[in-house]
Order: sequence, then structure tokens, then C-alpha cells
Amino acid sequence: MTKKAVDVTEKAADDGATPPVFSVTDLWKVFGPKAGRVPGDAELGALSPAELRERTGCTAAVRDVSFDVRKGEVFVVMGLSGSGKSTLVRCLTRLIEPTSGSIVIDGEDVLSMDTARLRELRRHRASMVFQHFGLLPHRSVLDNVAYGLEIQGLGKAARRSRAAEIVAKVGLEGLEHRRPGQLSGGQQQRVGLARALAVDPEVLLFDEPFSALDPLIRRDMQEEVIRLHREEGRTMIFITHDLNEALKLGDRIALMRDGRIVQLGTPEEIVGAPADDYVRDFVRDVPREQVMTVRTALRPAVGDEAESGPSIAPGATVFEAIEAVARTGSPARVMEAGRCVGVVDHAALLAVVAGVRVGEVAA
Ligand SMILES: Nc1ncnc2c1ncn2[C@@H]1O[C@H](COP(=O)(O)OP(=O)(O)OP(=O)(O)O)[C@@H](O)[C@H]1O
Repeated sequence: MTKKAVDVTEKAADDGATPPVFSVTDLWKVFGPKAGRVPGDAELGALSPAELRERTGCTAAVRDVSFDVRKGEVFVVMGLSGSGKSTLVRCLTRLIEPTSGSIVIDGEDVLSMDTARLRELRRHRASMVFQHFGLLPHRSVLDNVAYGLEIQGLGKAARRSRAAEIVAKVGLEGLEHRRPGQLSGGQQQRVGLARALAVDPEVLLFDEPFSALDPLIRRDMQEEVIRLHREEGRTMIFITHDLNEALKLGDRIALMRDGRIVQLGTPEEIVGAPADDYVRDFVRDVPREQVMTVRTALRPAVGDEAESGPSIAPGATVFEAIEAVARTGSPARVMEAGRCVGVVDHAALLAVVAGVRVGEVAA
């Protein structure tokens, strides 16, 4: 089961043909007076945030953003405070009304949905897990989780049994009858997660859900999200300002600055091929060997290299390959479907760690 889910994830990251769940095109959200004039005006659109504010009194929180979220992927929206992450993700279900552009979910135009359809979208198709968990303080854990199902009109017995199942899934077994005030921050966040999961949405949207948690609990929750994703292959959109969290969770990351997406790519693409100096500076301290895979260091096997030496998968990290090469003292064979597709040696692995292009080493 785990293997199957992993395949789904890899497909989401690698295969551009996977149909998108969300498709966003030329999206703008401008706050302020006569906001609608900004997107269509090339001169205003080109101003820096400070200049735009000075000239018009407007803030362009999201500027001309286009991207697809593929089925089954974890899509992370990352950026510093004020870069537009929350506004962008809230626009997807029109918790914030976009100024212009188009948003499509499973082929359906979100901007033309009426109130009832929008409610249905937010409740059943794209549920949000908030940073402040928004739990009902006088209800038990079980009732908080069952709440979304109550709104869906499910009978009491069915609600409770589904809620109990989800409570167990997120590791809260035994705490069903407590009130939120009797739980730790991490446990409350699990309740928030369980509540969103209970309605079985196609997409889960996370708005910096773990930023209020202490580091150890935060790591637990990240593991929980990874586990849930592996088991279910559910599409997730995750907002964070924490690069390590983004690299850990994301199949792809959209890195935002001043309302624009400055780079959209896999963690490996963002760390290995930053689009500009801003991104380069952002990822400067990332331990590259933990993010880059051996594909970046691959060269053809020569002599009998394809026959001996440790074998590793093409998706293995450079760190894992370094371990294998250091232990055996010989290049590692990268094996795919039982076939050696190349080898990685000391020099190429060190080049990745040092941030030197493999081609430069070979030359
Ligand atoms: N209702 C609003 N009215 C005016 N400006 C707003 C409004 N909401 C957000 N903004 C501005 O839009 C920009 C983007 O804000 P947003 O909250 O989307 O950023 P963010 O990246 O999610 O930040 P944070 O990580 O601090 O939550 C900021 O400059 C913010 O001040």
C-alpha cells in the first residue's frame, strides 16, 4: 500500500501530464481603492510594492500568478511574511475574492460559482486546516471532528463512527472525550487536521498549520502529514514560511516574493538550480546532499563498474549515496528496474555538496 502511494507521489512530481486539480491563470489580488485598474495596466503592474502603494494606495498581494496543482501532489507555497502566500491560497476557494484571472478546479470555473456551489467547494472539495485551529471549545474531540459531517447531513451514528476512525488515524485515540482546552497545542492541531480529513476532501489546504508549535511537536506533525499523504495520496496545498518545512513536505514548491512566484519547482530544482539571486540566497544554507538526488551526479559506467559496487535507487539522496560509497570505497551503481543506469563516484558526490556543477568536475 505504501509503495503504491509513493508511486502516486512520484508521478505527481515527475509527470507533467497528470491532470491538474487546481489550475490558476494570470491571477491578481489587489487591495485598495480602484483595485481593478492595476492588473490591466502594464505600467502600474511593473511598479515595486512601495511605488505602487505610493502612486495608487493599493497593495498587490498576488501579482499575475499562474500554476497548476496536480492530483496527488503536495504543493507548497513558500515565502517570507507578506509575500502573498495566505492571500493566494485563500483566493483558491474565494475566501478572498480575486481581482482578476482564472481559477479552475477539476475543470470547473471557481470564479463563476454561486454561493451554494462555493459552500460545497469549501466544505467537501477543498478544506482548510488553519494555524489557529478554530475548534469548538465546548465540544469533545469526537464532536469537533464529527462537526463537519453534521453539516454534511450525516446521521449521528455514522458521524460518530467515521469521526472515531479519523481520530485514531491522526493518533488521538483515547482522547476522544476531552475538550480542546484539555489538549496540548500539537494535539489540538491534530484535531484540526482530523476535522478537515473527516469530510474526505479532494484537496487539503494547510495555512501555516504548525508555525505555533514547538519544534519537536512540529516535526511530529510534519511526519504525520507525510504519512497521511503516503497512505492516501491526497492532494495537499501547504503554506509555510519555513524553507526546511517546504523542502521536507513539498513535491513542488512555489517560492513567492512580493506577490509573484519567483520559482516553481521540485525541492531539488529549487536548491540545485535557483532561478535568480534571491532564490540562491534563500537556499544558501540548505544541506544540499539531503535534497539533491543521485541523478544530478550520475555518469555512465565504465569497465566493469556496472557489475560491482553498492547499488542505490535513482531517487536516493546524495547523502545516502555518500554513505554507500564511503562504506565500500567504490562508486555506487544506480539501478532502475534491475538495470544499471550509471554510477556515482566520490568526486561527483563531493561536487554536489560543494555546489559545483558536475560538468565542471568532468571538464
Ligand atoms: N485585507 C487586506 N488589506 C490590505 N492589504 C492586505 C490585506 N491582506 C493582506 N494584505 C497585504 O497583502 C500582502 C500579502 O499578505 P499575505 O497575508 O497574503 O502574506 P503572507 O505571505 O501570507 O504573510 P504571513 O506569512 O505574514 O502570513 C501584504 O503586504 C499584506 O499587508
